[in-house]
Amino acid sequence: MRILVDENMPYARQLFSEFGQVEAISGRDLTPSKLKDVDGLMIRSVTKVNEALLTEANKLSFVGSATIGTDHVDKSLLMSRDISFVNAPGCNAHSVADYLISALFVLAQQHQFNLRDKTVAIIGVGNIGTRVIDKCEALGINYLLCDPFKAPADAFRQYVSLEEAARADIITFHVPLTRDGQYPTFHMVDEAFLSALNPGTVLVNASRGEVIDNKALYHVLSQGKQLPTVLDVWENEPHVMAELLPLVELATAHIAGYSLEGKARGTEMIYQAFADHCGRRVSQHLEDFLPHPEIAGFNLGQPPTPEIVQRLVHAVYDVRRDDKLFREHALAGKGFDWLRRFYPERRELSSAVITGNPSVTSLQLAPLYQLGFSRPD
Ligand SMILES: NC(=O)c1ccc[n+]([C@@H]2O[C@H](COP(=O)([O-])OP(=O)(O)OC[C@H]3O[C@@H](n4cnc5c(N)ncnc54)[C@H](O)[C@@H]3O)[C@@H](O)[C@H]2O)c1
Ligand SMILES: O=C(O)[C@H](O)[C@H](O)COP(=O)(O)O
Repeated sequence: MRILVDENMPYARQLFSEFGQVEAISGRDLTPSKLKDVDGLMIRSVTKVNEALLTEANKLSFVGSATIGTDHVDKSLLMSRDISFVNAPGCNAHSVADYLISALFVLAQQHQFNLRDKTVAIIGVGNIGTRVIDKCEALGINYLLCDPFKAPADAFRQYVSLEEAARADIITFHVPLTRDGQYPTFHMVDEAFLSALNPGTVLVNASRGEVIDNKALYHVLSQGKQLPTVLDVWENEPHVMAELLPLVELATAHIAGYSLEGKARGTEMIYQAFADHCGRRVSQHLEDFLPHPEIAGFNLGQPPTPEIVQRLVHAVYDVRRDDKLFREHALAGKGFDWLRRFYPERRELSSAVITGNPSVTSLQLAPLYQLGFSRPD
């Protein structure tokens, strides 16, 4: 059996070798001829799976994408050709929610506001949005939910319209990229949306670049409207709109989901699906591969104050590291893709175990666990 795996997929060679011959490829540069006589193709979001790519795919029976998003894959085409498709729902949801919290702490510091006085509108309440809810609750931040697909069937939560959500202090997008239907997300943030926002509204996009019309954003920001903006995703990646970069407060190379756990979980999920597809039992597990984190945990000598919580989060992941690298490298040559290919190891909050000395009660530590840190065994 011949299997192609994206070179940016941790542990893929070890896992997929048990099924046959594995070749690592650059997902962005995959050409149709590479797919001749290939049985399984394991990709990430940079590989567009369409008619053109599959012209020489004479044996392909399985495509696995180690990602949450699936907008890069023509699923009906795969179905029509009897090629199984599997992605990795939720694999890096914790990572994206960690990214958001790390970014909000930075903005709160820069703009001298208290997150507890702010309301966050969560647009898209799926795997990531739900984890963002947990983190907001852990930090005592108010939130509004906007998800027209979830709202009708969810008796436990209240939802607002996008117009109401737009009046929140902070708006964070966790939607898939869609172009059809009643609530498409392509350019859901356009010039009209941006113009209607209160000055000072914080915008965060860690979903897909095309959710925000980047030209409209540039236009509104360059006219001087204050909208502190965090962009992890960009229209036309890897080609970032250069003029927009200086106007954005935090800028990163589509790495919100790039914790080692998030990427490796994606690989493991499609490995398991491929084993199923082949009628085999899995013999390897992610926990056998993940290294011990550099920061294994913290022992608190006092109850966690907001400042301590922020320091703990930034000790595990500080988005300013990635923002700095982005500004130095993203616009040059293959900079955007290299920042992703050679992404420095980053762990999820869950990799750090929090304990306290006897003066710290478990009740005082509970919000840290809800935020994503781990409890001792
Ligand atoms: N930046 C990154 O590294 C990164 C990592 C993972 C995922 N993502 C992106 O984030 C998206 C969301 O991930 P998820 O795991 O939460 O997906 P999910 O499918 O679990 O949830 C998405 C939610 O968005 C809702 N939604 C769809 N259209 C909407 C609209 N017009 N308005 C409001 N809500 C809408 C859906 O009903 C669903 O509940 C993915 O599709 C992917 O594109 C980005
Ligand atoms: O949808 C996702 O899971 C992420 O956006 C995706 O994983 C980003 O990383 P890439 O697949 O582009 O390497």
